Amino acid sequence: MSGKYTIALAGNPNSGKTTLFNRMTGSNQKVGNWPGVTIEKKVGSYVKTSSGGTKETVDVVDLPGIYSLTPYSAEEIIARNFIVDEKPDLVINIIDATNLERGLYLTFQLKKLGCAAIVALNMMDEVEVNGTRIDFEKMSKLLGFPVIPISAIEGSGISAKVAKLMGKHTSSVAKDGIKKLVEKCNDILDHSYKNVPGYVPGKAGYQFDHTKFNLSQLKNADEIDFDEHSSEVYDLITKIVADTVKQGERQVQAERSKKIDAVLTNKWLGIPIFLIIMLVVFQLAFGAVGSFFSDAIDVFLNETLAGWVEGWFTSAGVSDWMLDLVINGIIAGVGGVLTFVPQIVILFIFLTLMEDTGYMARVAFIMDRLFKKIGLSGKSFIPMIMGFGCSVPAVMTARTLDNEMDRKTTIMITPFMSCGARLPIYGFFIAAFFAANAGIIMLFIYVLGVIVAIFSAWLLKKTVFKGPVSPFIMELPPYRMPDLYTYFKHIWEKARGFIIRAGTVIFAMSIVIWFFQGYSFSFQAVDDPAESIFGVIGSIIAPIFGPLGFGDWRAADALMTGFVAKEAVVSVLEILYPGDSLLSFFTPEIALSFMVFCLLYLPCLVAFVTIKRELNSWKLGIFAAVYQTVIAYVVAFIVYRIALVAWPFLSVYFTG
Ligand SMILES: Nc1nc2c(ncn2[C@@H]2O[C@H](COP(=O)(O)OP(=O)(O)OP(=O)(O)O)[C@@H](O)[C@H]2O)c(=O)[nH]1
Ligand SMILES: [Mg+2]
Repeated sequence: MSGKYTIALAGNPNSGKTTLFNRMTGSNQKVGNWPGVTIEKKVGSYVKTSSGGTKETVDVVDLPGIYSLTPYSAEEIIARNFIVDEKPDLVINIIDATNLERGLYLTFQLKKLGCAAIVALNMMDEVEVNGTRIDFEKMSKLLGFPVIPISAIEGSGISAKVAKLMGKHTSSVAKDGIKKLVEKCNDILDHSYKNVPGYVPGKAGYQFDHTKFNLSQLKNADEIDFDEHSSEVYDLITKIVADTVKQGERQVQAERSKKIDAVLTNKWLGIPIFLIIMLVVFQLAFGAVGSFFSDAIDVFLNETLAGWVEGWFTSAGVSDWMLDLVINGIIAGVGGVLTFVPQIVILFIFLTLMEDTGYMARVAFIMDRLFKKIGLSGKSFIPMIMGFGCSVPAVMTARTLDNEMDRKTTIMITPFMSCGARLPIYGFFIAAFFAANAGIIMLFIYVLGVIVAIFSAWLLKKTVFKGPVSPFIMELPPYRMPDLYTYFKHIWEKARGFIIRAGTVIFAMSIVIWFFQGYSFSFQAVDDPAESIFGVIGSIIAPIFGPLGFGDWRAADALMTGFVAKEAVVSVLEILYPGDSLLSFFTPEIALSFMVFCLLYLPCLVAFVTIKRELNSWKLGIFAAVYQTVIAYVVAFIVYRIALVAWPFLSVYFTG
């Protein structure tokens, strides 16, 4: 951190810290409507003009959510240590104003610690809709901290405008909340905390002047021991809330959420509804809509661009091998991946929506019933769902699980969830074999991943990671309108990341692949690709995959390169099976078997390194990779054998 001052954001999980952080610093950190989204501290900054007129940088640190300074899980320790050890100049204590009682506990601990803090009462838009009134002045006096009402979500132009269009009440008190909050921060930083009651800057860090602790009006605060007699603190909190809050007649969000949940989390309907939603999403992404855009990109790259390059190279007299490299290596390899940007975008439009509205938290809740039976908590489902995006952050999210055995099990099974990089592989085969039934095939692949994950969890909890079942304590947030600004930015970032990878990693790999399939070990150009470097290596490995149907050297090479990056599988397939030659080797049955193997086999290099790091053991990391590959082999074998028998009957319904 390089700024002159440091402000830390501290508060309960799901209270809106990251939303405020993004707003204050213009960052784009992940926001989601469930507790435990942020698992690492993130630093951003803004520039303030000091009272003397000079510009100074203020670092803002977003922290994982905590309920108290007595942390349990790894990510809570990060937050606690930052506040206690790094001693930020100022803490913004964010409280979900619809849930004051719970939030204020941490405020008291910050008080006890002697932090300079501002209390930001967030979600004021929801409070106002309920008709609840809060006396901020009085609360500020009682707490001895400035109290500022905000609505982190309404700060941005787009969200506020759309909310208005939809007839949503725009919070009046919260309108300039963030502006006021930042002004207050700057003010306190400028005046060395003098106007924070109760705070005295001391030589050894924070000191707390109890004489200025206004709560002494209610109770002698010195005597409160926060950890051992927390019930006393709760008594105080109850008093403060009773003194300053006039509850509205209705709990609008809570009532609405309850109505929606009666259907969506229904014991019998919950899982079928989730499956239908996913089927519709997959059909949109991989069916007509997605392929319309994919085809357009494909035509542009492989016809327009390739034609243009060819014309240009020929007239410029560029050598044949160069032309071959650019068209059959780079454009084929990178283009093969880029073609699937529309699928990625469509999938994330929906997945992110489900996360932001609070539906994903419900899915975890529904899954809990099932998970409990196998000895795992529904909380494990959150990392698993994140695995649909990328295994790397998903595996890290397992840190939110307090139970060590649950955490390890979750890390092991999360890679079975189909990540975005594997998506082009399915898209590739669906376009070739299952175009008319894209949705159902994709649902099959994704659900198979979940089933294998659940089966593995059961197996691992019974054998390697034995341990007690920990109760599911994640509370369900109310359904919320997503913050549109971060929502679209998030989807854009996903697409951008995918495109950048295609332009860097996959670009480089396409050149290597092109070389490996066109040249021999003695670096001589070969006419028959089977004699190339790839041909020789692939032929040695290929027989292993014979029982799965794809004992071809090209498929074997594709799988090997997939260890570096999953997207590369498609690049290899595009380069090694030019034109329609795919059809001379693959059949729908083999395609299915190959897709299943790709779904389950060892994750990419970065994911492997992350798994090893999070498990903190080479032995377990390698065990994970071997386990995943063995499972992939067995399941692909079973699927292939069943497909061989069933396909003649099924193909009547599945015509590509
Ligand atoms: N209605 C409303 N929703 C908000 C407001 N601020 C944040 N949210 C929503 O609350 C949810 C949680 O926001 P986050 O910023 O991820 O919360 P967090 O405190 O960072 O959560 P963790 O990282 O899990 O500790 C998201 O769905 C936000 O869109 C607000 O002022 N009003
Ligand atoms: Mg957060």
